Amino acid sequence: MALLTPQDLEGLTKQLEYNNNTIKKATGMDIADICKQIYSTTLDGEKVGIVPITSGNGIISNFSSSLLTITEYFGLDGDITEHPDVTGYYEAVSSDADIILMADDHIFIAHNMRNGKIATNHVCTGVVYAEIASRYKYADSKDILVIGLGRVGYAGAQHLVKKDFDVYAYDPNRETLEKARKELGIIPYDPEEKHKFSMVLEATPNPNTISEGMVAERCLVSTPGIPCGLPEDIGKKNEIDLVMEPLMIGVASMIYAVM
Ligand SMILES: NC(=O)C1=CN([C@@H]2O[C@H](COP(=O)(O)OP(=O)(O)OC[C@H]3O[C@@H](n4cnc5c(N)ncnc54)[C@H](O)[C@@H]3O)[C@@H](O)[C@H]2O)C=CC1
Ligand SMILES: NCCC[C@@H](N)C(=O)NCCCC[C@H](N)C(=O)O
Repeated sequence: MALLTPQDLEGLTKQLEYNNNTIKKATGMDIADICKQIYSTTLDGEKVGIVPITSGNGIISNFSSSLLTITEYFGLDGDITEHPDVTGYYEAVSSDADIILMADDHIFIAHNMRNGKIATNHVCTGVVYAEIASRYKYADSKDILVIGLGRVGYAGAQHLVKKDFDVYAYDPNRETLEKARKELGIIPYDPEEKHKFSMVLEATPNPNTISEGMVAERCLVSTPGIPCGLPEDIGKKNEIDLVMEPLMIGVASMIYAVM
């Protein structure tokens, strides 16, 4: 799995503000409203313990501080533990954290110590970016395209199927595509088709995954994928609203998911 780099996390608050404005313009709602709608939950200044984890590739220098920025942006009482790993977890629980945030190289979780709920970043990211795409005010139909059916894209496609959208999906991994067709009932999309979409969810670790034949004149591209899958020239040529940032929207979704 592709890991975040410190460079990905630079200027996070600016990225969040910019994306929140785009989301408000494109859907009429902000990130907090969208998360409340998805999970029917609200926040109330909860205490969040952020535990750095040294396993695998180890600590990403600005990952925990980025999580702190996010918790504060949503009015929560965030705190990074002095120690990492088990000692840090013990510290967070002993200081009465309501929610614990911690990530190794494979799974990033939010765990609510009060109600026992637990959520993963990849599922919550897929769900929230899918929800954003699905609320596009200028959508021309209920057709929506999902590019990439991995851990994030599969969760997003599943959420869209549950919301009764006509979910088309593409993934070069034939097995992955067939599994999603069988389990979710998605419609396999052929990139050679001339079927243009006004709502696109892109969740791949590759650039230039979105081609001109996929996007309608006016389109919302909602993509957690790093790097961005939308080529610059297509973004300029069409009237495309682009929602893309490396961490914050997914973390907001995790927190609302465990309330
Ligand atoms: N912005 C955020 O908050 C978050 C971003 N991510 C990023 O989202 C991306 C996806 O993450 P995962 O689902 O965990 O990865 P994954 O590796 O589980 O899935 C990626 C999928 O994309 C497919 N793919 C690759 N090239 C493609 C193409 N050209 N067209 C269509 N499908 C293609 C692969 O076959 C694979 O099934 C990664 O870049 C990851 O870093 C992940 C979590 C949160
Ligand atoms: N957008 C969220 C996606 C996260 C995931 N692609 C990742 O980089 N995970 C590694 C996080 C490692 C954190 C590290 N253990 C620390 O605690 O600093």
